[in-house]
Amino acid sequence: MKTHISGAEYGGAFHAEANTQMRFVLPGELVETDPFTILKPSGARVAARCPHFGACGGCDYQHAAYPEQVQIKLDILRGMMTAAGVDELPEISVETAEPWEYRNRIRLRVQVVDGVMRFGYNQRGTREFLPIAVCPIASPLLVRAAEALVVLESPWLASIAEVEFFASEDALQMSVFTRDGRTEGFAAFCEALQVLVPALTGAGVMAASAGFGAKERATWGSAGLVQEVLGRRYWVTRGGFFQVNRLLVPRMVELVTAGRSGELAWDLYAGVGLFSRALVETFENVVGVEAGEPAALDLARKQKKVKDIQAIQMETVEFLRRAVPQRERPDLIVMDPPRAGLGAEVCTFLGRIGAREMVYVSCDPSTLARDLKMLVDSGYRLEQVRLVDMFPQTFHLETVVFLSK
Ligand SMILES: C[S@@+](CC[C@H](N)C(=O)[O-])C[C@H]1O[C@@H](n2cnc3c(N)ncnc32)[C@H](O)[C@@H]1O
Repeated sequence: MKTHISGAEYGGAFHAEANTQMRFVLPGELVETDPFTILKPSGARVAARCPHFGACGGCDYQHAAYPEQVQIKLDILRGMMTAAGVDELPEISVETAEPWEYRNRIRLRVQVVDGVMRFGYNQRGTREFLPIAVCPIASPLLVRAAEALVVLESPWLASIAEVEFFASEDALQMSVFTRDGRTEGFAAFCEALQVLVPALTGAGVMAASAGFGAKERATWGSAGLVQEVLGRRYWVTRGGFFQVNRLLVPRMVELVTAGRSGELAWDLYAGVGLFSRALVETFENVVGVEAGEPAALDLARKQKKVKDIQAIQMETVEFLRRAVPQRERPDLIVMDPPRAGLGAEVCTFLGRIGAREMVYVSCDPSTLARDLKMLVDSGYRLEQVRLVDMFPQTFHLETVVFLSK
């Protein structure tokens, strides 16, 4: 059957005729579905850089030239905002950087294939193991570390189910998830890897079955590393959150904080204080609210020396429930929630607070659109919307929205 491709939707799929969806096609293309053949390719179609593209669950858009990827995301974002009833949408501007080698963190599976130890990801849409040789969206140090790991002659390799590497420009941290909870000999294993990858400064081990945020069973070296952004040094614990696109973080900090000043700023969902640390240079007082460990501890520990940042470990909704009756009214509220977004309760509190300016950093356009509808209905104006392409080659979409009241 022949079908025309008309547009894209959030999640990596594209609209074909008869209400069907297809992957790895592009708007404007004519496609034969069985067997899959592109009859009329889009002018934006390119050869994928990665040999694993398609089979690997990671990337969605390598078959599109980079400007087309950005256009696809713009159309998706605009469509989702309109569908959620967000009216008077300003023009959406775009921030991009080099679209390859940008990730500072990768999590890999480790498995024996045909008698050889390999690292890899999940195959697209399954839990099947896909051995990989390259990952062109990852910082080269991360791939070098994985290559070094699988050639180590160590009984440890048989224990490892997954490994996560997290890098700064010159340091590397490793989290190992084992099949059997093994801990003995971990230090010797890390030292052997450090010989091959001198950037390795610390590592921890936990059982693969342990849930998110589980305590490490053994550790080696330092517990985290320093990420430097615009001359500011942030301490980030191995498992702690840090923005994943190393090439766009400085621009993101500038966008959110530059040119803003006043008496009081709140940085909700503050993480390690990426924005708080910049805001404290131009605001009299800054409150950073962060629920999770270890990010909250990193924020508190490192901010102690910085005047006027008040680090609070609490859920945002709890913080607002206490702040609203006290009639606190910050000049600026920055909020950068996880994918779940703000939710109705937080939006209601923000409506009552009526901050002069708000900056909403979002990694999920569906929850963003839902929240913006509520914020606009409570009297905030949309001043600017920016697509900051933190996740090139994938469908993931980061947006920064500026609001005022
Ligand atoms: C997307 S990250 C942003 C962190 C920081 N703004 C940055 O750019 O590095 C979201 C942060 O919100 C924290 N978090 C998740 N749910 C929260 C909640 N209900 N209240 C406060 N913080 C929360 C997470 O631990 C994480 O550090």
